[in-house]
Amino acid sequence: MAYKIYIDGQEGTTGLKIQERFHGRNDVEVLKIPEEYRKDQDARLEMMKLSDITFLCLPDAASREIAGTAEPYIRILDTSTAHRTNADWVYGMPELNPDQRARIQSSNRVSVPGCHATGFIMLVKPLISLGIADRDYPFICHSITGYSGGGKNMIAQYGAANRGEDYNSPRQYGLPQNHKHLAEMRAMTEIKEPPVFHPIVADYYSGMLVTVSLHRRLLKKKLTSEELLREFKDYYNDQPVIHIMDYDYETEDGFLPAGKLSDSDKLEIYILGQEERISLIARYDNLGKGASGAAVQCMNIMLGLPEETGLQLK
Ligand SMILES: NC(=O)C1=CN([C@@H]2O[C@H](COP(=O)(O)OP(=O)(O)OC[C@H]3O[C@@H](n4cnc5c(N)ncnc54)[C@H](OP(=O)(O)O)[C@@H]3O)[C@@H](O)[C@H]2O)C=CC1
Ligand SMILES: CC(=O)N[C@@H](CCC(=O)OP(=O)(O)O)C(=O)O
Repeated sequence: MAYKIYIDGQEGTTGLKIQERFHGRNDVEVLKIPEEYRKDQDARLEMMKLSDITFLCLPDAASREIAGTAEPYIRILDTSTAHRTNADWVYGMPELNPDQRARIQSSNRVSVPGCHATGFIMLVKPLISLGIADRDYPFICHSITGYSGGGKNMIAQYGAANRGEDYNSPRQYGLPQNHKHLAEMRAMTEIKEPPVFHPIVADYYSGMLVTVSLHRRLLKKKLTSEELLREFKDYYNDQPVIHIMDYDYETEDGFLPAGKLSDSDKLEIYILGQEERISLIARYDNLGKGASGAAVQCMNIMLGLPEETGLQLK
């Protein structure tokens, strides 16, 4: 018998990408709400009751509203920012801690990590857990993303025939240091202060590069980039979605394109730089490990299935 899945926000960017990952799977049946009831609270709650898992692919306020009304037995995976640092919800990053998979599997309320936050946490958590950096290390992070990260509205803005010139070049935002992912970045890594964070959106559809800058002399354990690479390989050794990469400057031509993993669900980590100044870099798809791929990975765990089922990991 197939698991019944309801996607609230099924016509949105993240909702559609979740459905794509179910193509060819006969263990999953997607429940469809009639178009005219797509925003009807009672009809949506009925669909949630019929489901084994409900995905919320909604703006934050709509997620809060429906999750606040749903009965506790309904199993919810929320892709929005609304519940990520809420103690009643489990953070949907299986790689976060040794017991995180078990917590995800047994919970009825799982919050999928933010796209920028995913890369930052994947890069910084090992530094803190392994005692390589102190919790008060002054982290700086910049993150470049494709415009699908901004959902339907931003996709329409970038696709508009009469769009302004500003859209032609990368645009930095979050300038007052108030980005909505800062809270989860701090909470999940247990660092004292959130990073100075520079998100940048650019004129390509999807894919991300998240970079954390390190000064070796400020680390507690003064490891070189080669030593850090070995530590990261050990740390993420058993993780099917995380790949710690060797980088060849000659074959790669010295570049790291942000869109290379578009349509993939894996996350690559690079550790580059020189003796003193080191870059930790995560590359993935904002719609893959940054949203829909991560959501499906969590769903698999909640249902007791192999976590990579239906994911694109090549
Ligand atoms: N895009 C990305 O890369 C990522 C997105 N997220 C998060 O995932 C969530 C969904 O984002 P995304 O898919 O990009 O957004 P979209 O704007 O593409 O889609 C949101 C969907 O929700 C629907 N919706 C809005 N309000 C309601 C409501 N009250 N009741 C029912 N449906 C409603 C919209 O309907 P309509 O079609 O009528 O507008 C739309 O289909 C957001 O919280 C976002 O921040 C997280 C990580 C990455
Ligand atoms: C390009 C762009 O605008 N991206 C969004 C991130 C989308 C996302 O991850 O939002 P959630 O917190 O809901 O997961 C932003 O930075 O606000």
